[in-house]
Amino acid sequence: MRKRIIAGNWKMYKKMGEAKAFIAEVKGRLPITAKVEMVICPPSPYLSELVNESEGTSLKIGAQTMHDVEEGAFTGEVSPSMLADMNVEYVILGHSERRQYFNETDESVNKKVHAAFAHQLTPIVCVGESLEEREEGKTVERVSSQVEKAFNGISADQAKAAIIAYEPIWAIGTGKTATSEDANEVCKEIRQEISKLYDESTAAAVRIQYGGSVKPENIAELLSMEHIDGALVGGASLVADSFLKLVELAANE
Ligand SMILES: O=C(CO)COP(=O)(O)O
Repeated sequence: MRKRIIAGNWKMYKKMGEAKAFIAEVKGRLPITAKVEMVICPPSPYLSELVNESEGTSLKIGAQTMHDVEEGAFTGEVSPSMLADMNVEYVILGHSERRQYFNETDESVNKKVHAAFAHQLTPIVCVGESLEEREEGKTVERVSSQVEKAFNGISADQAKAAIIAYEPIWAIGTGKTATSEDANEVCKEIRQEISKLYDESTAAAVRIQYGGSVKPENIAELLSMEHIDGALVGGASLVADSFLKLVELAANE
């Protein structure tokens, strides 16, 4: 049985006070369960503070992106060793917004996956097709190729510890969710790709999240699907009550 993982991607939202208030509000109300990992990925200026604020709770903190090298003249960037130094445990890599607005490519994502493992960070590797690709029937081809490139040179043991987030671009922030059957079908193809790249036991271990307009009203149905092990949540993770509802439902379903 794969452990579920609900991760909130706060994107570029909240001020420090609001971020701290969120942690204070969920602290003590998180379900006590070994069934679900709970992660919040705040904007990078709040990482260190939120790691401290959530200490002693089951809530883990992740970053939304990082550079792939230790240090250097890369103005504005955050390095993997800085994240590790702050006791950040997860990092989202290759989110479609990073690919679209910040020129991330399958190759740069691959370098970052290597860097994450080199610093004991758990990567949440995002893949997903555009509406155009879906309409042209290219979803599986696109997503499988993103997975293959992201995992290039990654060992089976590392792949087992990785998390893949399937986020169809057309479902992000639009209120349109893929049907749970469609989402499950693509997650199944992703698992098959991992099996092709590695073996069945690696494919059985890797955790796959669905992302795109996930909310308390649709999470149970998504999580009831065989190949969906959790969710990467944007908007609905910004409100403490709704994040709590999501993790409770994941713990109870
Ligand atoms: O991009 C997402 C999470 O990474 C999804 O965002 P929404 O849940 O707001 O659609």
